[in-house]
Amino acid sequence: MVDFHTLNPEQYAAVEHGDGPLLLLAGAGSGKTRVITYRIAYLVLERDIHPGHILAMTFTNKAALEMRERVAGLIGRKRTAAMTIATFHSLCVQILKQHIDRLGYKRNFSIYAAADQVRLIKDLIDRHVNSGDRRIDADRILWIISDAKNRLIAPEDFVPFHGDEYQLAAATVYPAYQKALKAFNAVDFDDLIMLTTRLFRDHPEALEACRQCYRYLLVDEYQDTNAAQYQLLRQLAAHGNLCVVGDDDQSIYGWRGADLGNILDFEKDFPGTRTIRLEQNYRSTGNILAAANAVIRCNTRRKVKKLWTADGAGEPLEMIVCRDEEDEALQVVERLQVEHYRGRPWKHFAILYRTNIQSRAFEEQLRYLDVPYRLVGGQQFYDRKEVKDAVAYLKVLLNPSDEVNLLRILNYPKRGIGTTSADRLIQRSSDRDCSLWEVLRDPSGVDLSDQVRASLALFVRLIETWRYRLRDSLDLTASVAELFRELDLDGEINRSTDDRIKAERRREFLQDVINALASYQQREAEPTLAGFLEKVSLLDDEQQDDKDADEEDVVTLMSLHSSKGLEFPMVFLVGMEEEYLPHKNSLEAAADGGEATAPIEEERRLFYVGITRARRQLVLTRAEERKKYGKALKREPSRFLAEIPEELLQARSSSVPRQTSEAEQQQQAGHFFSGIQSLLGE
Ligand SMILES: Nc1ncnc2c1ncn2[C@@H]1O[C@H](COP(=O)(O)OP(=O)(O)OP(=O)(O)O)[C@@H](O)[C@H]1O
Ligand SMILES: [Mg+2]
Repeated sequence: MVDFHTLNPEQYAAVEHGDGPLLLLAGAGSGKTRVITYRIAYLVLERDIHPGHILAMTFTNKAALEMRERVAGLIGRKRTAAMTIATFHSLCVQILKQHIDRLGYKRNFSIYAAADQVRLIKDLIDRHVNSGDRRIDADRILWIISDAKNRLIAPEDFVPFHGDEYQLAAATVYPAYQKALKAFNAVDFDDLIMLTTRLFRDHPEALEACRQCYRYLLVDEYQDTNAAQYQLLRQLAAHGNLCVVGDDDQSIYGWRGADLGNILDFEKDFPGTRTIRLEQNYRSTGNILAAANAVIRCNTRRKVKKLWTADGAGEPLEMIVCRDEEDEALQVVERLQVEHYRGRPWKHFAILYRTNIQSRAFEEQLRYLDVPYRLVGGQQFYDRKEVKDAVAYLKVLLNPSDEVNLLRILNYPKRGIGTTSADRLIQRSSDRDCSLWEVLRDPSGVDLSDQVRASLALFVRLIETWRYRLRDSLDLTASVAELFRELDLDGEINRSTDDRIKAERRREFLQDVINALASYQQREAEPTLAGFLEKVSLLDDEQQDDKDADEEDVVTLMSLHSSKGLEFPMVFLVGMEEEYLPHKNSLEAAADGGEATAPIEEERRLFYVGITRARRQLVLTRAEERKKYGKALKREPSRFLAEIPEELLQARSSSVPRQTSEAEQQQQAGHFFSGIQSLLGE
């Protein structure tokens, strides 16, 4: 039996709310995610809703997994297995897999992540835009296209701002890019959502089928939905059984098109909405909460919320001013070691930073002092060259129209098909308006040497044979391992470098692809190559290891953005300096005018998210200077530090081994520290 009495009255009201739109608007740590899991249990246990009719949406794959675990804990695995608990992207993959043929794609479509997209866009820029010395940056074009898609602006509707060179280039590249994707039977991340909304708009029968299936919608982290996701929800939830939970103060994806308006206007867009607020925080101590409240109060565009805790004040927040990045890393790692030797597990600690590059010094220090840690994000496993090469084979085997990946493997491992030959083959495919794969199968009429022609024939035979073998394979892992052996990918890696150690590491990465496939195969009831690739693609900017992170006793390192929704007993917020937090880009955007304070307010929300991840202890650090291109540059303290009431802050606890530099550091800390020192009585 699930004990619904552990919920407070407001939480319970949300859980037992009948049909119709429900908005749960509440601050950090007030139990929003908990309400979602309990509401799911309630729907199934008390209202006899079939689990198959429930759709819960989360922001990351990790959050989806965690939610599934929590729900399973309440109502059992079997019932949980029947529901859809997914991210927007993975939900859309599921929907498109059934219906994408209505949009003129085939069901074995490829999903292009950032690396594939950039490759394609670079190529299109070269073909259509660049001339002479003109060099247009592919990442920026991609960003503009992505932004348009998030706003559901189709290529034909894209209107460039006057004069801007990048806007004009995007106006040329966007339609070409979309056409190429379709020709390759590929979709990018933003397409997943945009195409699904288009499917629903143009094919009411597909929409109706989905509405029949998903009758109860629950959305976590609703404040971060963008226009496209919002449209999708409106289409799916016409029945009104939509429960969204969010916190406008934690909206941190404005740069990806998330629209705070979605939460602020929900009541208008869904008439009859019942709004419930939660005000009790169950996560943090009084001091941490007071700091969070004080900081977020400085934002103007927000719904005012009260947030209180029944918990005591707890320990004061700590502030450590460090010399430079190395010193900062040392102070943090020593600080958490002290706590660890007092008997706390490593997994109690998280180090949070604004940008991923900040992780390097901490990683080095943790490794040096033998502290186990896990880095979330950062250098992506699936972004490594050898991994991408291997995965490209699998993608082509599934979908030979996937031109980007086909070109990637055409001469990998080297088989004598150089760029000139490749260019001629591509030219032919555009002249004849057919896919590159068709040209490879029948290259007659293309100017190629006999040798190239022979090698091409072998390549085509290899792909065709293996397509067939993988389709019928009963043991995917073994088959793929054999494929890699036949291709001699190990040998190719060895030939690519003289450095034995490097080669060995690269071979290990390759082996890890097989390992990942093996664990996928083990987990899945009906493993398929398509299923595996889908998982790989959707992991994009998240953590990829399949180990359950909570099981491992390690320190977590992650960006503030990735920390959303999580909690840790002790949190280190590092790099509390201008240009990190608020980030340089936001400072520049604010200086550019427009809504001048908006970018700064988003940075402040990010700070608020960081503070509210901490349950019992919060340590803030900043460095007096940092090296840039080998030169030490002075750093200014973050403007947000001054927003925390002084009485909540304290220098680091005296139990930490004292460094000779400490007195010096405190002196350097200047005016910000002067008030605090007297408080410390040191
Ligand atoms: N009624 C309650 N009784 C005891 N503990 C609770 C209660 N409600 C929530 N909690 C606990 O408080 C913590 C925060 O809950 P939860 O993660 O659901 O908050 P949230 O509002 O989703 O936070 P965030 O805004 O950071 O996503 C969790 O550890 C949860 O188990
Ligand atoms: Mg939550």
